[in-house]
Amino acid sequence: MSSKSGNLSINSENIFPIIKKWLYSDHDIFYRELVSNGCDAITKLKKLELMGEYTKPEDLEYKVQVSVNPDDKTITVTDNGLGMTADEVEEYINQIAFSGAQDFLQKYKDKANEDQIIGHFGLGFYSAFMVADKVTIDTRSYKEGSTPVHWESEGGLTFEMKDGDKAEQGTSITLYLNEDSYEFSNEYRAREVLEKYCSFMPVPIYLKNEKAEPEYDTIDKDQLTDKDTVVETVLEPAKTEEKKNENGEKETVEVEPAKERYKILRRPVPVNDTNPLWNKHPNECKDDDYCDFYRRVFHDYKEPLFWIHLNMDYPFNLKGILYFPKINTEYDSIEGTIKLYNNQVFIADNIKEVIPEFLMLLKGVIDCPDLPLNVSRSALQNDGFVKKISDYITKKVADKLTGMCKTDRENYEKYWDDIAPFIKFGCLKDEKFAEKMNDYILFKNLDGKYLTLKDCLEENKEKHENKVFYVTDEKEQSQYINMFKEAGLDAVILPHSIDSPFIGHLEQKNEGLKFLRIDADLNDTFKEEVKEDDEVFKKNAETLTAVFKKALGNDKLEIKVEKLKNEGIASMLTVSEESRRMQDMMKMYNMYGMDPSMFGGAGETLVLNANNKLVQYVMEHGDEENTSKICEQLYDLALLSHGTLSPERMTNFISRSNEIMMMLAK
Ligand SMILES: Nc1ncnc2c1ncn2[C@@H]1O[C@H](COP(=O)(O)OP(=O)(O)OP(=O)(O)O)[C@@H](O)[C@H]1O
Repeated sequence: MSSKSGNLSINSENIFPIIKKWLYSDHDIFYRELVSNGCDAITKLKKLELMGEYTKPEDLEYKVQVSVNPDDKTITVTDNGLGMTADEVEEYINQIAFSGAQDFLQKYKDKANEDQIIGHFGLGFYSAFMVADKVTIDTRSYKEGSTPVHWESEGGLTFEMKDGDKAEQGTSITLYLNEDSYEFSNEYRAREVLEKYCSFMPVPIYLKNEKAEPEYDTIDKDQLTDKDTVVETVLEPAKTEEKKNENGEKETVEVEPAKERYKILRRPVPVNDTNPLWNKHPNECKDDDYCDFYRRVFHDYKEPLFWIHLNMDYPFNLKGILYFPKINTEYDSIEGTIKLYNNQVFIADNIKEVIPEFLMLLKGVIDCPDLPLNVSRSALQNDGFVKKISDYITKKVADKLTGMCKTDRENYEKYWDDIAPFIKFGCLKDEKFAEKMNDYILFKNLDGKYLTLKDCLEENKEKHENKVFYVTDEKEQSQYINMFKEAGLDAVILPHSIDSPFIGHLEQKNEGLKFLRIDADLNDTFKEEVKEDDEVFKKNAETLTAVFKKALGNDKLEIKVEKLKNEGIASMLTVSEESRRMQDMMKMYNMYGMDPSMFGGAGETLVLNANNKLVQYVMEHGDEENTSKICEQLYDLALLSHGTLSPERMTNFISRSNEIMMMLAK
């Protein structure tokens, strides 16, 4: 071939600056594009081999070799795949490349600001120009008698092409990095990027630093293989020891014979695992394999709780492993990662088109070779097919959970506290998931027993129909819990911040159902009945209320006088469920600063027990000097057993308590 030069594309001048800008955050993606092109070239050649159109030389081992040269600032990616003829370079590199890029631009031109989408794209071979000023291709087709081709381009706008001198089949692409991108010729940076994108590509990938001092290992003779490069034969003399013989004389005995060992160049180790666990059949995988894989991919030292191995090939191809991670309940937020692959090539983490949002709380890998990708392997077409994939994954997760609840209830209960936030979030986000999970949501009661909503309602039907009492903080609400237990009432424990929107969701879906926090109201079970026409009680209640309001200097405080069966209780606080939920919501949306009274007051009610001796004392001695102290003390105690005292109240409470003790001491 006579040498040839030309323009790559008439429009390329407009395109390049945009591509460069768009891909700014993901410059490292060129590694993925070049290495996966190499893997593709090998995969294609393997197919030709299977079809009998190519015979592989016996000693040829398919591989992609990445070599970095930190001195020259170059990177070379070499594969021994099918290579290209001059015509193919013309067709695939000179012409096609930019028509694809134009489609891409056309489709996404209005979304230039959506880094989210853009960050996920690669642009095939041309992504090399994001980091390199000059790029050369040396390629030789597998076809017999083909002439090698040398191609080069400065800046990606024009090219030159001529006969090359590549001796072996395959393609070698060399990048002469631009000043801003020298980091990519650093061995450690290169390894990091390769591990990110290429960890599971289907062909062995090796990384070599051209400038690194060679490293050696010394091995025994029987470990030597044809592939090893021996640099030295080491003769190790026999090992001897001095021992006493039967006659008690010292004797030198040989314990290990002399042997020949070999100093060899350290064997290269691929950076990737060509047969990742998700590709294997679940029957072939042991628990340890799943845990090892989890640790390696997610660097999480905690063992996952359990996992789901997805494996289907109809109506589309999808494989993957989803792990339910152990959640550290000290922290409210749960962050997962779902890594998406296309034929073992890493696309990106957490692509929301394919992975339902709530599943991103899990950790896992999904490989879907059928993903409709355009332009580059990572541009997803958001069509019905992608939605189907997403629905399928959701269904599989629900099937696994419901199946486990039915057949392995013991473990399901064991994991429940950890997986509950995830499931509840899923129910809030996905109607279908919520429907499937409906009968498999568990509620832990005061005895630590796990009940379904149906069981809960059935169990408490007689005492409080269609009402479920719940505890959000077992410590803060312990007084109420004790009262409930004494009265033979039950409540469920809902400690997570997701529980608040979740019970709202349940109430919406189940007409008449009401969730009440354990301190929201005093159930009739705790009270003695007060007759409608009990004028004495009414009068006393009015007096008490007036005395307390005066003593506390708070006219707005809601006070309720009840006859509680438990005479020991003097005062308590109840908080209206509605106002509290409103306040919780305000907190959640970070609307602190706002005045809660906008939403109908704090909803707190001080409950006084008319059956309690101290309360009766206050009623009878409203005018006495110490009565207001008792009122303050009773109010603070009610607040305390509810878990809340402002710093100012706390200071007063302590000094008042001391005063009271002084009185006792006198
Ligand atoms: N290492 C290679 N060996 C053989 N052919 C190659 C190699 N690299 C690129 N090609 C050819 O050039 C074409 C264009 O490559 P490019 O990376 O730009 O796009 P692609 O691989 O088709 O798509 P994408 O990488 O965006 O998914 C490839 O389809 C392939 O035919």
